[in-house]
Amino acid sequence: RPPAYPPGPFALPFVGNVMQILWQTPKVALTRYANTYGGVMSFRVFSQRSVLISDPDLMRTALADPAFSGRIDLILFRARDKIITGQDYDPLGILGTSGEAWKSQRRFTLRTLKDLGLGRQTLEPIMQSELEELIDYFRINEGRKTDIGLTFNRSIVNVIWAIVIGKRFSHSDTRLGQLVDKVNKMLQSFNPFHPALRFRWVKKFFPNLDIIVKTEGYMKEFLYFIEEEMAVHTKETGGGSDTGSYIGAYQQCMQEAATQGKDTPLTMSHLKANILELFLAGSETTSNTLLWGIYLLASNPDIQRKVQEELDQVVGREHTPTLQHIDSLPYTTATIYEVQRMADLIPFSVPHETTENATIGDYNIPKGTCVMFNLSHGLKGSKYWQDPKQFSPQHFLTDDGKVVKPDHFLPFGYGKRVCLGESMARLELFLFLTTLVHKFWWRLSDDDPVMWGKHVIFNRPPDYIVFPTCRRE
Ligand code: HEM
Repeated sequence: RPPAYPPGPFALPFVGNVMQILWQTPKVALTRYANTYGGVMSFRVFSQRSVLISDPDLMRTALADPAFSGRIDLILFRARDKIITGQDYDPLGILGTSGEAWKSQRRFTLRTLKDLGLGRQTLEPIMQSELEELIDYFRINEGRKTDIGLTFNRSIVNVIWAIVIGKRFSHSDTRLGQLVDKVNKMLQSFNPFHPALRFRWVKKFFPNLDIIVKTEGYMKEFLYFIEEEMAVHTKETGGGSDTGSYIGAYQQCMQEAATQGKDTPLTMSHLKANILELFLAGSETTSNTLLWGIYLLASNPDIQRKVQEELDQVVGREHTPTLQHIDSLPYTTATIYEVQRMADLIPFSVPHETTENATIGDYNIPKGTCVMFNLSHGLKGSKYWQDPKQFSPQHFLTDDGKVVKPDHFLPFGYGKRVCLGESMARLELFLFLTTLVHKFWWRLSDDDPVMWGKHVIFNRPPDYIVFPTCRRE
């Protein structure tokens, strides 16, 4: 142990604490570690030093510190990069890179999403088109048992597609179904705690391991899909670059740099990796939060009714919610925050790595340590909420009905690597949830059991069946 290193359990030679973590599931094991060893503790995954930060103040301090902004080497991303470039080590994209490569792709993507108007004006009509199809679908299913498992994925994947390539698929287009299926399968098989997706030597010794073959297979299929669609896009735009899409803006900057003979960090390989990551990071997260939202509101009819009353009063029964209403609906806003708190979607965020020797509180954290952030602790800890297990929008309301967002509520992370799609996701959650609750009454089926599954990185909602009923104007 290095001096002033955080406390932690005894680690076995070679494997470290990995058996405990995989045996109990990462969520159970890490929650137990945090409860036993406190706000900053350490453990080992094989030979890799790992630290878990649970104290929300220390979490914010570390997340704001550039020394904590690296990413651990995720084998899955390296496999993808090799498929794209044919090279063994050339890290691509945003989610799995550190240092300059990460900074340049993140900066470009953030700026472009902003320039494309993904504040509000451009995103709103894209979302409204998706909502029209969704509303038609639920109207057709009015009063019937409906499994909405992958319904939201289609809309959310389509929103990302519209931003990336500047057009949308109709919900009946089989290519949209294929895209949803590929993103879904890829994420289902992704487990950053599994040694096969963490350490290169596992693949060397066991190249045919099911998890490796499946994950890489899904990754390949998804990349081919992106390449094919990019080729169609280039043909349709005549090889020139349109500025109405992420691909267009990226290619335009590449062309400008080439014309001016300037070096640029923007390359076709990074572009492909970035697109894949926008889907990977942006679709299941938002779709699953919507699924949680409908589940929690259908399970809590009093809260659903209160949201509808506020919407009827502010928006009017004959109108549809728009992003203009976002600041005038405190109860609804508090309900959406509460959905995110209860969902606790990515309990331990995405693992970081220290890029230099660092300190947190009284502890030293050496360079190259994997650092995990216990977002779940701030969302569910009994120290921070009156009744953490209870779904209650009051958690985010003052006595006089104003919205409050406590510092320990960090569903999107915080600081240098805070979720790149946070503002987009917030607008999506607002518009989709308000419109769906304004237009329909949601009731859980009494005859079909709610089925909870076991999940590794995402806290998915249970499988459930609902009855949507139209609310007449
Ligand atoms: C409810 C929806 C969402 C939640 C809860 C969520 C949450 C998160 C979290 C916790 C992280 C990790 C932060 C860290 O490493 O410290 C993250 C990263 C990221 N998210 Fe999101 N996210 C959501 C939606 C989106 C959307 C819509 C997009 C884009 C289309 C997106 C793109 C990304 C990217 C690219 C990263 C990696 C950032 C980096 O490594 O610098 N996310 N997100």
